[in-house]
Amino acid sequence: KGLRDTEHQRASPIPSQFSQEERVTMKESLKGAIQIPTVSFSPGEFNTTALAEFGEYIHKVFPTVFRTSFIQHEVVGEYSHLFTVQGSDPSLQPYMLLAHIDVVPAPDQGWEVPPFSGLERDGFIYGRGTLDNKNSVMAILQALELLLIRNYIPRRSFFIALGHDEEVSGAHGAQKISALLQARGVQLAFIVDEGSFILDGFIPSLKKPFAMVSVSEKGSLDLMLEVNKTPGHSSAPPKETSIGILAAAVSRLEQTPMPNMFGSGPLKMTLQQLANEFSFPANVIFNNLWLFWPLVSRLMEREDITNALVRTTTAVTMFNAGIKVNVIPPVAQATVNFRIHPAQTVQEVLKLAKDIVVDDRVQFHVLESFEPLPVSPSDDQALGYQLIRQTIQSVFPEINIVAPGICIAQTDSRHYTNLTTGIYRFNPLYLQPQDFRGIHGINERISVQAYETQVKFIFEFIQNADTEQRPVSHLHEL
Ligand SMILES: CCCCCCCC/C=C\CCCCCCCC(=O)N[C@@H](Cc1ccc(O)cc1)C(=O)O
Ligand SMILES: [Zn+2]
Ligand SMILES: [Zn+2]
Repeated sequence: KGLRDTEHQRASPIPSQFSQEERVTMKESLKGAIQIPTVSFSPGEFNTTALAEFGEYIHKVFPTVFRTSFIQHEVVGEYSHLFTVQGSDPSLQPYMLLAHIDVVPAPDQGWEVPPFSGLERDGFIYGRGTLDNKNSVMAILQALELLLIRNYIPRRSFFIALGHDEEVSGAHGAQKISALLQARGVQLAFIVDEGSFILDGFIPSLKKPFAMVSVSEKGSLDLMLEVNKTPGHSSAPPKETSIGILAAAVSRLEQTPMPNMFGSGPLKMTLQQLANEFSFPANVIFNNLWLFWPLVSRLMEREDITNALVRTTTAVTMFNAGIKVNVIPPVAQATVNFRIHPAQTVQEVLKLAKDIVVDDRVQFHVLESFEPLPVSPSDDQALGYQLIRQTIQSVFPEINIVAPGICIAQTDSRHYTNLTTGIYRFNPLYLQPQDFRGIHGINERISVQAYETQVKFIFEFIQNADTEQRPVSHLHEL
């Protein structure tokens, strides 16, 4: 299994070893990036001063990237960045590395150190964006900078796209870059983006970490529910106000989970590959899902994260109503964020939601929707997947299992489906449940060692991608 070397393979890869001085520089560069508060607040509302400063910052810390003749740099949508790295062999189809510069807001409360301080404590760099996703922005450019310093010339062309509004949907960054590349007739062999990790401790009976490369991602439906009633004096209230009617409707939605879709989608592949990693009797159960699927599907529902893998989730995220204590509220509005399982569609979820609410006093307004993404190939012929696998095996030799999976959130990669069928979401970092809580939460942090390893991974990955795409098929192995 894996990638077959060819006679044209680079004779000796550049070793992924960095001097003490380089290691200090790379961590200081990440800290500097965290200190620039590139916050996205809402669609179209960003900290533009910080985004502009970030553009200048990457020029300063990665000078070789910007002065290399075979690298073209373009600013797209004012603050996003597109790098075109021209390889020496035009017969090899290019690929693309994605990351995003923007971060979600981070109020100071609850943080051990201020969220935009980039302070180092006990071997960890703290701050908003250390995992989502300035680590990737900086590690990609850092790995390229280090390769260029070592006189590396790629054979396979590649793009680096750094969006500036992923956290508010990517309309001004990723969507524009995608349209630009499409207009240029670019087709990509594959894309690598954020969205999954080496997962440690997410499945209770699985003791060893495993690498999950997400080959699909959930869709979404933002649905606003609205109830209108005639306002009046609160001293003679109607039996139900707009608030009461709406509260009952959203409560029904919360109390009636969408159907469990266990068995459809990439999760089955994930569990089948993990089956032998469980100890007895879980290994027997996971090796015989045809028999035990009702049990496994119920077990998956128990925890929030694994529940998100088996169904479309329902999150009531906003509720606005009422104008004064003694006024019957004229209007009540609630927004529900559904994350759609790959085996369902936006229309199906909308119908299910209406069937659950069954109250014609409640109006439904679709604010935004996105279908789940198609499943990218993860077979022996899938170049992107096999390159990720090969690089994991080299950089993390202790990891036995690399399995395809599903991303429960959404990523900028969803805007690039016109350019490739191979979209892989993987960050080469260990992630434990408590780290997951730091993403969009408090005390987001990355260890210095993990960041160095991420740079090493990308440093090796870029070189591995220079292979003349010859993933080994089963037939050849016979
Ligand atoms: C059997 C295996 C167990 C698997 C356990 C899975 C653990 C979860 C691991 C990783 C997930 C981390 C995902 C990080 C990427 C986050 C990306 C993100 O936050 N995207 C936003 C994008 C967005 C969407 C809609 C909007 O209106 C604005 C932004 C998101 O909210 O999805
Ligand atoms: Zn992100
Ligand atoms: Zn995020």
